[in-house]
Amino acid sequence: MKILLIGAGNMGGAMLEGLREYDVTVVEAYEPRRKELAALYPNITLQNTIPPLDGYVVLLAIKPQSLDALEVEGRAEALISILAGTPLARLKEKIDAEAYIRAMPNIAALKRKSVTSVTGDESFKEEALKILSSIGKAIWLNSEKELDIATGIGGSAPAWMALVAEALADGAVNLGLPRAVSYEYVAALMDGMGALLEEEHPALLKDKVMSPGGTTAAGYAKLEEGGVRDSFIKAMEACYRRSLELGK
Ligand SMILES: NC(=O)C1=CN([C@@H]2O[C@H](COP(=O)(O)OP(=O)(O)OC[C@H]3O[C@@H](n4cnc5c(N)ncnc54)[C@H](OP(=O)(O)O)[C@@H]3O)[C@@H](O)[C@H]2O)C=CC1
Ligand SMILES: O=C(O)[C@@H]1CCC=N1
Repeated sequence: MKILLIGAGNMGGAMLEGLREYDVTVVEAYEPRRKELAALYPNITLQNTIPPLDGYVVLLAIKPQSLDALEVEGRAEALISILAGTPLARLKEKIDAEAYIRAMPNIAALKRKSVTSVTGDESFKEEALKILSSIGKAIWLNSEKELDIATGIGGSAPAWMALVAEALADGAVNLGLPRAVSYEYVAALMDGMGALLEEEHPALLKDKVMSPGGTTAAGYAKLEEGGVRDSFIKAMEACYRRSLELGK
């Protein structure tokens, strides 16, 4: 299987970490980025122009706003698009392929720990899941609507978790803990939580930590006062709405 990655910026580039298992050709418009990738992945073919798509599984990783300007010829074996919000119907108008898939990875692909939402043509389902498993966990969803919803919890949430990590560290720094040590804590914390949540319901985990009249409950009350839960619910909704707007 030959993969053609079009656009190797933040996300396409992160996906290369897993995709390099395959025969990958990368088309990247921005020259400094090509140089950076050439140093990181000396065995991968990097170029500036898009070859005819025939015989390739095309992985499209440009910004949704760049799609209008994209010019391609030929018929791809399959198209996998990671463009936020952009529906399959719009991709079909622009790119000819035997099968069409939408995927929503996340930046943890850099560590091969993405959780990637996938939907589209059943005919390419197994192959798409296999390719996308090279960058982490791949979850098949039954509709584009579900994928647009999962764009929040899958694609965008790393930025929100980074905000949480930074805010926790800021709180510790505010009380006098050194910045570098605080970041060590948040990295270990996120890692530990990931492992625990594989096996435990979040509410049960919270109950185990929160002692009656203890420190956790005191902090928890402040988080509720600040509307943290409500903010996340609203962030998820804003993300979904923005996906729909991007698709128009
Ligand atoms: N960033 C993330 O965490 C995630 C992003 N996504 C999706 O991934 C896509 C890419 O996002 P991101 O990586 O952040 O964006 P970037 O801008 O970092 O990367 C896109 C790259 O594609 C290049 N490019 C644009 N047009 C072409 C073309 N015709 N041929 C070759 N290269 C081209 C751009 O070059 P130039 O700048 O010169 O135009 C740029 O370097 C988006 O559609 C986004 O919705 C999905 C999940 C997570
Ligand atoms: O912010 C964005 O639009 C992209 C899609 C998901 C993560 N980044």
